[in-house]
Order: sequence, then C-alpha cells, then structure tokens
Amino acid sequence: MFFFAYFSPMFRNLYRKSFEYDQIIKLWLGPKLLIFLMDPRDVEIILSSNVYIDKSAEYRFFQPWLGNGLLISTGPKWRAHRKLIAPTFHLNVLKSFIDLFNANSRTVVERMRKEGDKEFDCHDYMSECTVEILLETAMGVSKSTQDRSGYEYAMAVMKMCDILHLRHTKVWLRPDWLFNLTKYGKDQIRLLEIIHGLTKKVIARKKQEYKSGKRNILHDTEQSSNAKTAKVTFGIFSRSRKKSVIYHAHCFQITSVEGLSFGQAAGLKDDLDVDDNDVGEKKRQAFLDLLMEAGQNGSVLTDEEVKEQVDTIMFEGHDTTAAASSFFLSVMGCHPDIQEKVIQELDEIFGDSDRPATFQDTLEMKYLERCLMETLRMYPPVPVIARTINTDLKLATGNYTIPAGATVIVTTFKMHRQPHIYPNPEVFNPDNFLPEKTANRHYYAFVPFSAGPRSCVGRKYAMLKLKIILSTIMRNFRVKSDIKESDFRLQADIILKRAEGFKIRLVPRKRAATTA
Ligand code: HEM
Repeated sequence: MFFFAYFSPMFRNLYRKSFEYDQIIKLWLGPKLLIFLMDPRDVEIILSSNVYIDKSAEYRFFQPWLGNGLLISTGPKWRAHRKLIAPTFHLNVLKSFIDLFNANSRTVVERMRKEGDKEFDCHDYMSECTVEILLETAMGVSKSTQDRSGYEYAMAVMKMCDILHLRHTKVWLRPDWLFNLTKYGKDQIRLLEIIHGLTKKVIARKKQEYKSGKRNILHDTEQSSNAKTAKVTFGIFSRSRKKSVIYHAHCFQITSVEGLSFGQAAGLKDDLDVDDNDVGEKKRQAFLDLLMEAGQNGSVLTDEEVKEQVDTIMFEGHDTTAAASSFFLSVMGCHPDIQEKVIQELDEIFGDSDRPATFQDTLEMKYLERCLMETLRMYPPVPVIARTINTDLKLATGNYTIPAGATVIVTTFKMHRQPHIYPNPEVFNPDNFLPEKTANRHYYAFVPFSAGPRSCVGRKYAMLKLKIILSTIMRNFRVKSDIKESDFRLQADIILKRAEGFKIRLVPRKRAATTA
C-alpha cells in the first residue's frame, strides 16, 4: 500500500517506462528485489492466496500509530482478529447505519453551502464528515458527545501521512534512531498524541457505557424487506463458466449484478459476502461494541489490541473514503454531461422530495455506482499493495518464479489503466462498468479494495456510505471544476490524492438542506 512513496521522485519516469511492459517489472534496490505485477492473472495468484498474506517491511513505519492492527498484523493473530471483526461490516449491520449516513451527509451539505460559489478544497469537508460518520457508526459515539476533535483528528492524520511519506522517500529518515532526533520525529509524537487522544477517549467512553450496562442493539428498519426485494429484483447471478477470450482458463463469465457489487468485480467473493441472513442476531453488533465484549477481562482481546484495531479502522475507514469521494466530485466537475446523467437518475429516484435515501434507493443508483467504480478505477485511493514473499511464487503469465524474500507489488493504479483491459484507459467512462463489459473482464482486473482473504474489510461500508454522501451532495448541488481532468496532479504517497488539492465549486440546485 505504501510503496508508491518509495518511488515518488522517480515515479513519473518509472510510470512512463512501465508502459513498455504490460505484465511484470523487476527492480533491484540495493539488495532488495521488487517485483511489480500488473496482469490480473498474476495478481489473482497473490491476492487470492492464503499463504502470501504478509505485508512488506515498509508497513513498519505505521507501527507507532496502528500497532499490530488488522492492516499490518499477520499469521494466527491476523486470522483470529479478521474473523472477529469482519462480521461487524456485514450488510445487515451496515443497513442500520443508514440514518446516520443520511444525517451526516445533510450536515456536510449545509457546511459546504457556506462556501457560496467560491472555489474550495472539498477534501477537508469529506475528511471531517467521514471521521464523524465513523465515530457515530463503527464506534457508536453519539453526535451529542462529539466535539471538533473529529476535525483535529482528520488534520493530524493528514500530517502524519506526510511524515510517513517522507520516511519512505528520504533514506536518512528511515532508521528510527535518526528519525527520532529530527523535527519530524518530534512532530510525530505530537500528532500521535492528538490521534491516540481521540481513540483513547472513544474507548474510555464506550467502557463507561459498558460498565453502566448500556448496550447498542442494531435494529433492522426497512432493511429486511428491502433485502428480500433486492434478491427478487437482482437475484439473477448467472454462474455459467465459459472460457474468456482473453484470459483462457482463468476467467469465468459472470453476469454482473448492478447495484450489489459493492466495489467488487463481479464474481469475486470474500468473507464479507455471506448471505444477509447468515449473520444471526447474536453477531449483529457494531465494531466497537463487539470489541468491547471481546475485550471483557482481556479474554479475547487485550486493551492494547482493542486500541490498535480502533486506530486501524479510524485511519483505513476515513482517509480512503475521503479521497474516493473527493475524486468523484472533482471528476463530476470536469464532465458536465456525465454529471447530468447522475442528476437525472437521482431525480428519477427522488423526484422533488427531500427525503433521506433508503437502502433500496442506493440499489437503484446504478449510473452513480458506475461513476463511482470508474472513479475507483482511475483514482484508486490505495494505488499499490505490497506483500513480502516467504516462499517461492510461480507466476501465471510466463515461466517466472519469484524467489522467497522478494517484495511483490500489485500496481493497482497501473493495472486499472492497461489499454488492453480498459480501452482508452485515460478517459473517464462509466460505461466501463456496464454489466456486459465487466462480464468479459478478468475478476482481478478491478481491485480498488484488494481482493481475497486480505481484502478491505470496509468495502461494503465504504460503498454504501459513499453512495449516500455523494447522492445527497448531487441532489443539492451541481459541481464545477476550473481545472481540467488532464491537469490533475496526482500525488501517490500513502493514499492517492490531488497535489493541488481537490478544488471544486458548487452551484446550488436547491436552497435548503434536505430534511430528515
Ligand atoms: C473507498 C474506500 C476504501 C478503499 C479504496 C479501501 C482499500 C483498501 C485496500 C486496497 C486494502 C488492502 C491494503 C493492503 O493490503 O495493503 C484495504 C484494507 C483494509 N481496509 Fe479498506 N478501503 C476503503 C475503505 C475502508 C473502510 C471504510 C474501512 C473500515 C471502516 C476499511 C478498513 C480496512 C481494513 C481494516 C483493512 C485491512 C484488512 C486486512 O488486512 O485484513 N477500509 N482497504
């Protein structure tokens, strides 16, 4: 995930050069062998594996911040914690968050309305909004007890990412003893105080609630009936296993199910894809509630482990989504014709009503979803994924074996822009995600959330939340951009961003905010 940073100064050259190759790049950095993969058949081998799950050494810079949380841990600890945490992001749990997604989306609409017709950076708004949503949903901290610490937290995270980026790019900042002596080392201590300050506060409050006997029970509202409707309407999976023209033996043709892909290529399944009804009443707890229970008397999780997981979810859950939503808005501003289609679809769903979005509505936002997937294709918030290989790895695309000890980098950004996979890859085209297009593509040709056993645990949460935030914004504003998409300056450090900031302007479509 953090490898782009490595190459930042030489990134442009390397990226340009990489188009001379469309499968594998091998690079020696001193004694270190790096292998870049960009063919879906090879990517499948690594991402679908239960063996090659170890993160690369560079993730260690995150340890003071995220400890040994889900993103970094490995082996039995990772397996046990993943099994514990994944059910807290299943669809039935997420559906109970819809009211909170709506309420926070309306809040951000009203905040952004104050910008008038000025150009501004929407990322700050998206960042604060996603932190507040995480606090209210996964962490179960009610709005009434929140202060501006969400904003402070988001800003501290941004600065921490800058420091980590520097540690990846400046060799002399890599050894801890030297780093600790620098200004950046001191800044890191201060920033971690803010970041951990928030997570400690959240945990302490939850513990207090637990002591006083308060438990959060998640309620199904419209959801169970909608789940049934969704099954009737969209229950048309065709699992005919035909050979694909391009990817022989590796690709099965599958009719994609619009509205239910949750950012995943059609046909890919992981531990989040249980049937809605598989998640029984007992397991239906939000993330921190479940952790609290598991942490009782340190039986399943120690206090330190609870803190590591809270820090991990707070980071992974906010910066990625803030980047995705900011790219989406930026791109809408650059393509008025596409934006009009999104607006038309929303008008068809909501008419003149200011009512909040329901789960069923999100399933009907098919064109918006295609635009979101296309945004994640062209601007994957996590542009690369890195693994350390502990046993030799035989690739699918040729007679190559990667030796144990090498670092393998899945170059999601590059793979998503391969012309033989996506014709005209530099052009934003939501039709790339029409069912007939996805049906003929290799599953692993679209992996913004990674895939397989270590795929993003928040994938469905992210897609549902993004659809509600973005549809609420587009129901209230038209987005304009004074900068052309081809002039976006991409900065690929920890999370992919626009170096110049996510500059947009908003033109109100309605005067007042939507009502609850
Ligand atoms: C658009 C939004 C998001 C994108 C693009 C994204 C992408 C990713 C990717 C690519 C990975 C694999 C990283 C790697 O192997 O290095 C990952 C892992 C992870 N993500 Fe996300 N993510 C998003 C949102 C979220 C949200 C909302 C949450 C939680 C609320 C979350 C929690 C996690 C966690 C805990 C992991 C580690 C999983 C494991 O190793 O078992 N992510 N994400």
